[in-house]
Amino acid sequence: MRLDDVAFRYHRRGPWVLRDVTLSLPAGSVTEVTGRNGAGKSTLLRLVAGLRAPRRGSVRDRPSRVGYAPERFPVDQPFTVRAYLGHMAAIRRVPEDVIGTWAERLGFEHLLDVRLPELSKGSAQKVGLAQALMDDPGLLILDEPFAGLDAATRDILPELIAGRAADGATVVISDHQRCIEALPGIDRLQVSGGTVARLAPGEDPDTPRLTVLEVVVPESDADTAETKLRADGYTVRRPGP
Ligand SMILES: Nc1ncnc2c1ncn2[C@@H]1O[C@H](COP(=O)(O)OP(=O)(O)OP(=O)(O)O)[C@@H](O)[C@H]1O
Repeated sequence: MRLDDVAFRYHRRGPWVLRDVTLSLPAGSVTEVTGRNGAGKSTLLRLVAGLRAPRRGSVRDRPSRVGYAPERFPVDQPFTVRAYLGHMAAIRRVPEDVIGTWAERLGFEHLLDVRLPELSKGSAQKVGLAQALMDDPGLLILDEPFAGLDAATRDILPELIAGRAADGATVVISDHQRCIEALPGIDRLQVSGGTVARLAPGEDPDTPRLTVLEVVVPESDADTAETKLRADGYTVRRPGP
């Protein structure tokens, strides 16, 4: 799927959250979205999922089956886990036995008859993941899926994600905790200053890129200038005689 020149703001006169976003998200790829708090990661994921429409630009070729797990699973619904997932399975026309399969895989079988508002944060997160994954979506979007998960589930999630991509799905994930960074072949995007940039493999968004600047000073000031620059944390190389 593609985003072309997408711009978005929540309110007509509000600040632009994202601008000039042009991206391709190929089938079979896993894309990690990074960026500081409030940068616009969740907003980008909502646009990709189709939960928000761009104010400008276009989103094309979105797969028809979309699985989306929000950052915070909305637990304020008066259903048991079984009833909620049963409802989601019916909407998506998948057999009800997928509920048991996912409950077992994600380790929440013992919670199927618990009401959603009574779930812990991590267990609610698992239910959110189960509903996103249950019909093998062609587009899987997970917003901070690792937050609050126990170690056992954290360990199997990268495998599940890689499995969806291997089946040809497009997978987009925001992941503060950098749990999927190690997946081979992952694409990485950084949201910053309202725009989205692709990160080179191995590039650390928290480490600024370096450049070389030549500074010309009178020879008699060279030692003072070097001392000042070093004191400011810059690396100084003096040419040989
Ligand atoms: N429903 C909303 N209505 C108005 N503004 C919103 C709404 N949701 C988010 N915003 C604003 O949009 C900007 C981007 O928020 P967003 O949640 O996309 O960031 P984020 O990168 O996912 O942050 P975090 O890492 O904290 O989850 C922020 O300034 C936020 O206040």
